[in-house]
Amino acid sequence: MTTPNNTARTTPTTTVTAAPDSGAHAPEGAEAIRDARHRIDDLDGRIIGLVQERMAVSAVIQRERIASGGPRLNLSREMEVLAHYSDQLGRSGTALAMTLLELSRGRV
Ligand SMILES: O=C(O)C(=O)C[C@]1(C(=O)O)C=C[C@@H](O)C=C1
Repeated sequence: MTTPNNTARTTPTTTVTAAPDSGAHAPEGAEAIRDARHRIDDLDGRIIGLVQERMAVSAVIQRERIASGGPRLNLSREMEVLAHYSDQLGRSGTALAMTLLELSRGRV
């Protein structure tokens, strides 16, 4: 039987998952990297929560516009959102905003 990557087989029924390799060559470096990765995991969880909140707020706007007889999308507003992100984060910010818009209103 083969052992999956990053796991250590102890008994035939128990598999222990090892911590992901930090890539550091000294224990202090490994500890600093582990701590920083915890912070990143926490930030990523909060970012995901904010993205989900954004999607829900966007859905409210789109529903209201449709209910009042308007179109679901508003391209001039999308241009404002794209400019906001590109002003703050550059070209990759534009890509991030496009992904957020796609998550919020689907593909166009
Ligand atoms: O601001 C709006 O009018 C929205 O509908 C929200 C939103 C967005 O997710 O930012 C979504 C769809 C529109 O095309 C424009 C922007």
